[in-house]
Amino acid sequence: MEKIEIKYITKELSLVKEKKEPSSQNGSLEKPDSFWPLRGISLSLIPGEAVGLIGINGAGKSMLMQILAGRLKQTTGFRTIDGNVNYASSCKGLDEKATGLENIQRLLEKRETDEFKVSHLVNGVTDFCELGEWLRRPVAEYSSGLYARLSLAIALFANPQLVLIDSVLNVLDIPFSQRVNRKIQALKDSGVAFVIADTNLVNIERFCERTLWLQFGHVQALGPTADVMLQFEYFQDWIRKLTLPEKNQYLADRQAEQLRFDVKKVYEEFKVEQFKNGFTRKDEPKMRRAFFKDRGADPLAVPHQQVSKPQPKQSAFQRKGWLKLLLALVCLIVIGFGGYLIISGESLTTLLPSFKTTSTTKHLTTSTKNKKGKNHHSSQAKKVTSQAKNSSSLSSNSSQSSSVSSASSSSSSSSSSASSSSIATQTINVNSGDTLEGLAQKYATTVDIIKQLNNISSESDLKAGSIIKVPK
Ligand SMILES: Nc1ncnc2c1ncn2[C@@H]1O[C@H](COP(=O)(O)OP(=O)(O)OP(=O)(O)O)[C@@H](O)[C@H]1O
Repeated sequence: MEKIEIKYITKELSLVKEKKEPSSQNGSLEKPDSFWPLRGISLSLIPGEAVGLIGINGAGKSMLMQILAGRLKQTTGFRTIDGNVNYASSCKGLDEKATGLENIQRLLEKRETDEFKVSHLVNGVTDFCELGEWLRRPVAEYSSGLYARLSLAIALFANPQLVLIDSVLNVLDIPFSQRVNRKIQALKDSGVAFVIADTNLVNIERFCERTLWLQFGHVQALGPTADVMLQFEYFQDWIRKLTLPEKNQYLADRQAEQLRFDVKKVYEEFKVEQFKNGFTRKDEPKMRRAFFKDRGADPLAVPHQQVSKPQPKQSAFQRKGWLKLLLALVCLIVIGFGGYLIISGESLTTLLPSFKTTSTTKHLTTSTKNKKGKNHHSSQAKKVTSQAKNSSSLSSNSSQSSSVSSASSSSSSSSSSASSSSIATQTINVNSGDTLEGLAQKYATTVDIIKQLNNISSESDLKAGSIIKVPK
């Protein structure tokens, strides 16, 4: 969607110096040498919308229109309008030395490059304005009504995106007004936007969805036309009832405000908006230049200048958070698994079938030596840890040894006995109620080793009163 927007518009004008102006040397206050007919105007329109511009004489309507048209440069602020802006007035904008027809041709050639389309538009304008032979006369000879007809006809036909109608409608005769009204409505329906300034409020009420009431160069009200009109009528009633001295005092006070206006206030508003959109103090020289010097398109309205809002810095914890979480998870699994083995008293040898006998037997011997006076559970836990540590080196000795656990399940009996025969043993009496599991725990060994040492295959072979071998 094409943009139609002005923001923070001000205009400063130099005052003509009076001849007998009191100097600051004789004690009187120095007078400002400029005044501000416009003081911070912002307005945006959507396609097909019409906005009315109202205000008492000298409020700044015409000046604002000329800034919108790009005919006058604002002192501060931005004008962002992407398409054609056509300006219609009853006294400005046409070349007065040229004829009506020459004005039509020149202005349409600026808008359209195709010759055929230009001649088509020229015919449209000449038919619409019905100026007859006046079209061959210099515009300088036109009445304000004839001037308004020509200016308005060109503005409505020259491919506009925005049409500015500056106090034109109130000077037209009724038959021409009716044709103009129909044309304006048709253009609005096709998406053309309008700003209409007029002293006849009926003309504004007819077309404008919103109205801006300009009062001594600032926005007194901007909103739905009916609401703003009501406020404006109250004001007009109020001022009509003032006595002449009261009225003069009121006008003098308002004009004094225009003389002593501080443009920095408008700049501060602009800065607040910039900061809200991610600019920082570092950008201030750029902001100042855009606002006071360049005065082109609003920096925030230009898509490629969209400001990337500063991202909050990620802390080192946030950056490495996922890694820490993963490590914590791995630790928890290891601890939990170890804990489970300790509690269940299960040997890692049953879980790691590739453990080799040589290393395991060495370990078992050491364990057995240390078993006296020690808690069996802690002994088992040490075994598990130690076996886990040795698991990788154990696997490399596979040619010389076989796994204790696999010996019980898959290896030949000769290799099993060879393994178990290398364990230092002692003999014990089996008591009533003894189980393989219980004996394995008591002598810090495994059920499988006891089975191998005694050549038994199940619990039922363990008879009370019999003598069996267990590791020392
Ligand atoms: N060329 C100029 N030099 C000095 N002051 C100017 C000039 N043009 C306009 N002004 C002043 O700027 C202010 C705004 O004028 P502007 O013509 O925009 O008012 P307006 O609202 O269109 O008034 P009106 O309804 O009488 O046409 C007025 O105070 C006017 O005196």
